[in-house]
Amino acid sequence: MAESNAPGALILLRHGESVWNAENLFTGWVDVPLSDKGVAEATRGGVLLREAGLLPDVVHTSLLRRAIATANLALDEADRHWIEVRRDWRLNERHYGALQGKNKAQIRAEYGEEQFMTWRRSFDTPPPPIERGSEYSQDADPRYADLGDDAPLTECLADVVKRMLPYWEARIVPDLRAGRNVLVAAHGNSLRALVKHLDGVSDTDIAGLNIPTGIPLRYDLDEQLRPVNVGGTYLDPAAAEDAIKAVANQGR
Ligand SMILES: O=C(O)[C@@H](CO)OP(=O)(O)O
Repeated sequence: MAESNAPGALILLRHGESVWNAENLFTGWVDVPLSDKGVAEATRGGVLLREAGLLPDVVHTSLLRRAIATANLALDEADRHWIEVRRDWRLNERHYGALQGKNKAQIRAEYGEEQFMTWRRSFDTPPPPIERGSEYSQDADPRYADLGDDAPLTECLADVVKRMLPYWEARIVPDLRAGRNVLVAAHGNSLRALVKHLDGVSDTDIAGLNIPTGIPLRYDLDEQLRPVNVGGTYLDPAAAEDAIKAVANQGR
């Protein structure tokens, strides 16, 4: 652990491919498992951490099993399965409202490219809210029982930024300031929200930013917690480039 005032390294890790990523379904807060490919990606994420000598001291995850399993697999591979764990709904994927469980290609065919991309990537337009009690809603889920009015029925990225930042400030920043290397195992859109904050990406430009599954993204931060390496550094840049294109092209 660092002894100076320098913050620890921040490592962002989107979960490995889930079974619904593989089926091209909007997922959001639906708690689906990793696919076999996702398990392999998460394990490889751990190999990359180990090979880079980038060893987390603490891990923060969402409450969803695809992020939790990814963290466990990667940390086990890096021999860091024993580190402190913190979990919070504020790191969950964006709630995808009434689109949860729907096929991306079908939604694109039905509503057209513009509406599809507005729902997927605009900063401030949420999809229609999910109906309470419907198949893919979380309103009876005990892990969210204490959220009360904070429990979303849909979210746009602006909503995710708003609910994620208090957790960043209150829980993740103190770990970084203590000199710990922090692994955040989370989701495409909760990590996009964090990257937007870290890199100061505009509301418009964030639409073009996609995060690949299972490839650790390292940020080195200065004492004001501004990135020294703006945009971060993927531990496998060539694989990240291909995987980013695949995420951008989902639904086509
Ligand atoms: O379905 C979802 O929850 C997310 C992440 O898989 O999809 P998208 O990349 O379309 O925002």
